[in-house]
Amino acid sequence: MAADTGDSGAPDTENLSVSEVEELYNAALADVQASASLTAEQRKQRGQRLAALSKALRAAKRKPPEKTKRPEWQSYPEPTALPKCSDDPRYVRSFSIDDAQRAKEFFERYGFVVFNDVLEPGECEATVSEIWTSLEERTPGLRRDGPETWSLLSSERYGLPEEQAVFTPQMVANRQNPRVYAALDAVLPRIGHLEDFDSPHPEPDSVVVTQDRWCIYRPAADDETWRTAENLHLDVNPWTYAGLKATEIESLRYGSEDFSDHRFPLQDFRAELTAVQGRGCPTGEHVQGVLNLLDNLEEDGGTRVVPGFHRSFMPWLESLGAMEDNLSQCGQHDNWVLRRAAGGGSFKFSNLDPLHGLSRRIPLRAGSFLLWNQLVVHGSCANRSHNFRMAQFITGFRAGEMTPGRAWARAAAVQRLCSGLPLSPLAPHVFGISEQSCEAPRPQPVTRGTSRERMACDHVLGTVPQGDAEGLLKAFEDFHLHCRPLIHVGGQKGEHLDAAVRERKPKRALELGTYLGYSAVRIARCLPDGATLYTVEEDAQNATLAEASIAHAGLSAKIVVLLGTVETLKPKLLELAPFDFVFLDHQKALYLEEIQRLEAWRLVRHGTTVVADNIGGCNRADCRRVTCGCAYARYVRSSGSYCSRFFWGSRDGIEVSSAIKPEIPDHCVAPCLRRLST
Ligand SMILES: C[S@@+](CC[C@H](N)C(=O)[O-])C[C@H]1O[C@@H](n2cnc3c(N)ncnc32)[C@H](O)[C@@H]1O
Repeated sequence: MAADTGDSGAPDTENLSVSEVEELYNAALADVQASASLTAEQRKQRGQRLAALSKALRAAKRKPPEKTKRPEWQSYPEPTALPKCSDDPRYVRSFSIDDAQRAKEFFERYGFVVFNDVLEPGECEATVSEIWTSLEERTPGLRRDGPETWSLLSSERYGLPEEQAVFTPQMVANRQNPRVYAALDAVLPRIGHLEDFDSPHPEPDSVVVTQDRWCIYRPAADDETWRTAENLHLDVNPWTYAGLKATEIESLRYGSEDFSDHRFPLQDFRAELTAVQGRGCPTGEHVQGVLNLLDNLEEDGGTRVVPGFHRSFMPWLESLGAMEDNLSQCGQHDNWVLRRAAGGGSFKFSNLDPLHGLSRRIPLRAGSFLLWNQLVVHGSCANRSHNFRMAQFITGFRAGEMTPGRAWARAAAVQRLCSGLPLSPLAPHVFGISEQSCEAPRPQPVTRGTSRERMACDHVLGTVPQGDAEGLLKAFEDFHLHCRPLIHVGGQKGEHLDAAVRERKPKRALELGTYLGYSAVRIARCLPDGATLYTVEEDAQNATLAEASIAHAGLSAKIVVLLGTVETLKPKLLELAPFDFVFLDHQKALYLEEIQRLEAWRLVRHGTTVVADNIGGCNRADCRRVTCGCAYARYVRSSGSYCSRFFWGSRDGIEVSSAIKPEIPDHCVAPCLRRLST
């Protein structure tokens, strides 16, 4: 035990454990309690000592728990120096597709391998362009060639899109690329002949590609908030993999009948990776991969792996004990399993785990394909450079792993999701579909940009009972979350929209940007009796889909869909004016011009509540600075014509502003906004 400095001085407890400080404290307490016969000075000294120890004890308890050596650390692999590429040591050794035998040896030893020149430059470029197009479609104001707009992107979700799998033309083409196929085929364990093999895939050893997504890391050299979170994990429930817990992987049906089984296909494409149960194959059953699209050096951020972990997997799992003892992160040193659908899960490592020191970043050239055994711990490092990182994830397994029920349902779902996209001769192997199998009741190819909207409405109208407005809102939200992203206002900001409508109680409301009718239904269900919402949509297809949603919600009597823009509909809108509630949700870049036009035409007057979506500027969860707003936000916040409040959603916010121009009586202004204006 550490020395203390005497009866009256503060003891030195800096290097003592909590229990040692506690012992000193208890002794000092006993001294104080037994000090009745001492002088006043002696009692004072003992009191001071007790107070100092009480403070020291509180401080010791606040210290992070001491690291104890954990049994599982014993099974971690030895630190590994990876062989470098002979002509450029910034990269690890990589292999050509023709060098499959040596690539497989490397893969078996280290648990990962890099194949070079898998995608050609043109294919990388087309994939990058497709990712930008998706981002621009879902992020109003974003331009790939406008660095000043990149702040609109988010670094949440590790740079991944919201949907669980992406079906855009080049991504689908890459999944059927012969060099991608050859790389997966080179490292996956073979199954060989299977009696009674009943499958849409030609052979048990056909390589099935999982339907995955892409990721983008922004150049984060100068802005830490653009960095994605760093992590290490396994994309499998280790106990399920080892057969210690049940898997329901063979019950997956990938929403095979137009989502009528209430499961979305994309959820099941994730579950087929995380709910794998091993067949005792030492090299693992699934291979995960990153198809790299831009040259990616150490500082550009990206994938890291723990070489050799696949060989440590079983001893490591045994040292963890029961799954039930690993269900949550109680202390900051704890690793834990996150359980997912169908008995699957992923295993997360604490940021303090020494395994981080054994992980190695794998820089990759554009067009390279990094593959790792599913049993290899992996994760990502953040970007710290001036370059983007962009990649497509592709993982694979052998068709013979699936029972017929799963295999046929899966192929049907892939066929639907790939409808209208070109199929290569490898499509029967990778997807279980071919041009011939698609010929029968194949859906008409849909024009780009509209398919997800149609799919969303088909799903909503097919699953929600007629007249159930709340159910309809929830179904759109579920589709957005689990199937394809939509650009509706969403539930979180929607609640603020509801509150603004209920507070203003408008007789006549106007919406710019109907889309599929989600916000129109939200607004209309909050309107007082006899009130009407006029909603303006310039896209004819969206307007038609919205009318169907609105009718299905039973709100056609309260909502009028107008096809056009404010400008083309001017005479009609002038007839209807004034509006006491306006929702702007068409194009953020037009908001300022639009509100000033509405003011000039007297469609917006004193007392009109104007709500605008997608406000907040930076579009980042950690940026809630209202001053970060756009020209529109600056106008409503500082022109003096409005009283304005801002509500944060998850990626951006909603602005609720009440017009307070003097010529209209003040009683029209919503009460809470009147308070704000004083
Ligand atoms: C973000 S979405 C609207 C979402 C909808 N308010 C919701 O939350 O459900 C934008 C819609 O505005 C439409 N749009 C774009 N520019 C427009 C304009 N100038 N006038 C009317 N609609 C427009 C688009 O076609 C798209 O359907």
